[in-house]
Amino acid sequence: MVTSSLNRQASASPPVFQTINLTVLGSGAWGSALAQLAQNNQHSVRVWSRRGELSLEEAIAGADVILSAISMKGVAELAERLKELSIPSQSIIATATKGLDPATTRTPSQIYQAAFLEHPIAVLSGPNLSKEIAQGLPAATVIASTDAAAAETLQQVFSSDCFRVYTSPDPLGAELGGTLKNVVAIAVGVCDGLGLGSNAKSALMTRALPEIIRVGLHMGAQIETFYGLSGLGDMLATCDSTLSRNYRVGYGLSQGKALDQILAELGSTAEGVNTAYVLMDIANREGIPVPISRQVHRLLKGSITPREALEGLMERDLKPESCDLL
Ligand SMILES: NC(=O)C1=CN([C@@H]2O[C@H](COP(=O)(O)OP(=O)(O)OC[C@H]3O[C@@H](n4cnc5c(N)ncnc54)[C@H](O)[C@@H]3O)[C@@H](O)[C@H]2O)C=CC1
Ligand SMILES: O=C(CO)COP(=O)(O)O
Repeated sequence: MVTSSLNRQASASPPVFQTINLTVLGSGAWGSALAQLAQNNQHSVRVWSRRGELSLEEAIAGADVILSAISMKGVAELAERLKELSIPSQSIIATATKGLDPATTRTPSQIYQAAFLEHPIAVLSGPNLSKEIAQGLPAATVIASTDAAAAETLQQVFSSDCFRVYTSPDPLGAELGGTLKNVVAIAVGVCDGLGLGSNAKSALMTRALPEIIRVGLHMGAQIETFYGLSGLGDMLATCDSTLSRNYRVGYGLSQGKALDQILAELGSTAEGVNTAYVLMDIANREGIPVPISRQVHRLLKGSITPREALEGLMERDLKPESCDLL
C-alpha cells in the first residue's frame, strides 16, 4: 500500500517511482484507455466491469488506487457498493466520470467524498478523447485533489511521453469543467450541423465559458481551473471533434433525427444529455443564468427546434460583453 506519493531519494537525485496496484472500475472506452496508460508504465492494473468475471471485492483487493471510470448513471450505486467493502483509508479513490447525479445534483467526486470521508479523493479530467489516447496520440490531462500527495501518485501512474499529467488542488473545478462542456458540445454540434459557420461557433464557445464559470463559482470551484486544460481545454477538444459523442448528439438533432435514435446509434455514453437536465435543476434552484445550456435542454426535451434554439440565443437582451461571473 502506498502511503506517500513518490518515494523520493535525496533532493539532487531523480524521483524513484513505485509500482502501484491500480483497479479501474469500468471497461468502457475511457476505463480501457486509462488502464492501458497505467499498464504501459508497468503498474499492476486490474479492470472491473459489471458484466465481467471478477467480483467487485476481488477487483479492489490490495488496490492502492481505485479509479472509477463508469457512466454517471452507475456512480451512486457503485459508491454504495464500495462502501460496504473494507477499503483501507490510505487507498486513493479517483474518478474520471464527467457527469452529475440526477437524484442529488452532486458530482462523482462529491459522491465518493461523502461515502469515503477518510480517503483521499482525486479527479482525472482534461481534453481526452479516448480514441486518440488509445492510438497513442499526445494528450494532456489534470489530476485534481485537495490531497497533494494523492494527486502526485496518480500523476506518476499515468504520465508518459505521450500523456502529460498536471496536478491541481481543485477537484470540483476540474470535474465541472469536463462535465458542463458536454452540454456546450451538444450546442456546437447543432451549430455545425446547421452550417452556421466559424464565427457562430466561436461566439457560442466563448459565451459558454462564463456560463460554466458562473455555475462553477457558485458551487465552490476556483475560477482559474476553468481557463486550464480541464475547462477551456476540454471544451475546445470536445466541441472541435466528430469523435465527441456529445457533439454528435447535437449534430444529429440538427439533421432532424430523434434523440432516441441518435443515442441508439452511438451505442455508448453521451453524458451531456443527462447533465443538461441536472444542470437546469441546479440553475433554476440557485438562480444562475445559463442561457446556452437552457436552449440545449429545451431542444433535448423536444420543446423547440434547433433553429428556434439559435433564434432564442440571438434575440436575448443586448448587454456589455463583460457581464457578471457571479
Ligand atoms: N470516452 C472518452 O473519450 C471519455 C469519457 N469520459 C467519461 O468517462 C465516463 C465513461 O465513458 P466511456 O467509457 O466513454 O463510456 P462507455 O459507454 O464506453 O462505457 C461506460 C462504462 O460504464 C459502465 N456502466 C454503465 N452503467 C453502469 C452501472 N449502472 N454500473 C456500473 N457500470 C456501469 C459500462 O459497463 C461501461 O463499462 C463518462 O462519464 C464519460 O463522460 C471522460 C473522458 C474521456
Ligand atoms: O470528455 C471527452 C473528451 O475530453 C469525451 O467527449 P464525449 O463524451 O463527448 O465523447
